[in-house]
Amino acid sequence: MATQGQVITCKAAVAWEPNKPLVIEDVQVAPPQAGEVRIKILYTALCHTDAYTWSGKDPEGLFPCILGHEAAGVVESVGEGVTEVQPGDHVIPCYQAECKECKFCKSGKTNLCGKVRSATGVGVMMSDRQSRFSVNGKPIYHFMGTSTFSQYTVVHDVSVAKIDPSAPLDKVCLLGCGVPTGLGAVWNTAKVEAGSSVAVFGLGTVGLAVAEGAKAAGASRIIGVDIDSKKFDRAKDFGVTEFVNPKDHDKPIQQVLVDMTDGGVDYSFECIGNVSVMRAALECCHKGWGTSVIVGVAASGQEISTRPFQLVTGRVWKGTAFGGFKSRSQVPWLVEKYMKKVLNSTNSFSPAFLLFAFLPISHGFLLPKGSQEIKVDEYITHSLTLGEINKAFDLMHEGGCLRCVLEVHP
Ligand SMILES: NC(=O)c1ccc[n+]([C@@H]2O[C@H](COP(=O)([O-])OP(=O)(O)OC[C@H]3O[C@@H](n4cnc5c(N)ncnc54)[C@H](O)[C@@H]3O)[C@@H](O)[C@H]2O)c1
Ligand SMILES: N[C@@H](CCC(=O)N[C@@H](CSCO)C(=O)NCC(=O)O)C(=O)O
Ligand SMILES: [Zn+2]
Ligand SMILES: [Zn+2]
Repeated sequence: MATQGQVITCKAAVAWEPNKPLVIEDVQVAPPQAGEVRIKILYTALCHTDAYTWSGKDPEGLFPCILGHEAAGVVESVGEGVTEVQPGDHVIPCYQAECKECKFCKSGKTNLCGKVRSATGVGVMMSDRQSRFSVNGKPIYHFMGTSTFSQYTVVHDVSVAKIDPSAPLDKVCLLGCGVPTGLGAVWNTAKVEAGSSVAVFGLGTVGLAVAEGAKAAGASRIIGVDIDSKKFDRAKDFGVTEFVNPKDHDKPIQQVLVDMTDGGVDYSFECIGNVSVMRAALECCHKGWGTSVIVGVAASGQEISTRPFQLVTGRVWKGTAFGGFKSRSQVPWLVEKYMKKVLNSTNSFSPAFLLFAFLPISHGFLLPKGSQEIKVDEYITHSLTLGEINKAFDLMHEGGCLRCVLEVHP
C-alpha cells in the first residue's frame, strides 16, 4: 500500500471550540502504532452524543477534537502485532472496545471493556498517550476512541469489528451506535419477555430501536411517549402501539402511564437524556417488578433522584451502554441480521436462511422469536457529504430527522 507507514493528509471536520461550527481542515493522520488500526472512513452518521459533546456539556469533552462514532470503512493499514484485521477488511469502529482479556470482558456480566477506556476518555491513544491527529503540527484530540468525522482515523485494534464485505457501508454504519443501543437495551439489559408492557420515552432513533426490539421480543403493549406528536405516525412502523404526549395531560406523565396500565408498565426506557424524565420512567413502572433502563446521556452536573421507596417496593433502575452488546463479537452478527433482511427482500427463500436461523445459538445467546431481522435503512432520513456536516447537525434538531449519513469521500 502506498500510504502504509506514511502520514496521510486528508479532510476532517474539526471541532475547535464547543458550539462553534465545525471546520473542514486538512488534517495529518499519523500511521498506526503497535496495536492500532488506520481506517479509511467511507460513511459516518451523526448521533446525539456527538452534539452533546460538541455543546460543551460533556465532562469528558476536549477541544479541539474530531467527533463522530457511528461509521463504517475499510482498513488502510495496521500497526505491529495487529492480527485480527488486515488492509482491505471492511470494519465498523466501536467506541465500546472489547479486548476479551480484561476483568470486564472476562466477567460475563458486562459489555464494558477496561483495556483502553482511560485513553479514549482523554482523547489520546493508549500506547504513548498522544494523538495521531494534527493540523499544522497542533495536536487534535480523538473522541470516544473513534473520531469518524475524518476521511482517515486511527483506533485501537480492540475497537474494530470486522464485518461482511458485501454489507453496504452507507447503511451498516448505523450499527456503530444508535440502533444496537436501542435493540440491546431491550434484549440484553432489560431482557423483555413476551407479553410485557413497555413504555419508551423519546421516539428518536434510539427510542424507535427500543420499540423495534420490544416488538421482536413479543411485548403486548409498546407505549411511545414524546413531546412532539409528529413523531407518532412514523413510530407505528417500528412497533409502537399507543402514544402519549405529556403536554396533553395535567397529571404527571408517570401517573398517566400508571393509570393506563393497571398499576404501571413492566419495562420502561428513557431515550432522551433528561433527568426528570428518567425519574418519571422509573416511577411509571409496576410495583414489585417494573424495570426502568436509562439509555439517554445527561449533561455534566445533572443527577437523578427518586424516593428510595420506589426501589424498596421492587422497581429496578438500570442503565445501558451500547445496549449491552459486546462490540467486536456482536456487531458483525448484527450486520448479518441486517443482511438477512436485505437477502429476504430480494429472495423469497434463501439457503442463507438456515444459517441465520442458527446464528443466535452459535453466538452464545438466544434472541426473541421474530427478531431474526433488523431494520437499518428505515432510520436513515437524510444523506449529505462530510463538507455539509454543519447542515447535518442543524437537521438533527428538526423533528423529521432520525439519522443523517455523511459520504466522507464524495
Ligand atoms: N447509552 C448509550 O449507549 C447511548 C447510545 C446512543 C445514544 N444515546 C443517547 O440516547 C439519547 C437519545 O438519542 P437519539 O439519537 O434517539 O435522540 P433524539 O433527539 O433523536 O430523540 C429524542 C426524542 O426525545 C423527545 N423528547 C425530548 N424531550 C422530551 C420530553 N421531555 N419528554 C418526552 N420526549 C421528549 C424528542 O422529541 C425526540 O423525539 C441521547 O441522549 C443520546 O445521547 C445513548
Ligand atoms: N463522556 C460522557 C459519557 C457519555 C456516555 O455515557 N456514553 C455512552 C455512549 S453514548 C453513545 O452515543 C457510553 O457508552 N458510556 C460508557 C462509557 O463511556 O464507557 C459523559 O461523561 O457524560
Ligand atoms: Zn451514539
Ligand atoms: Zn476488555
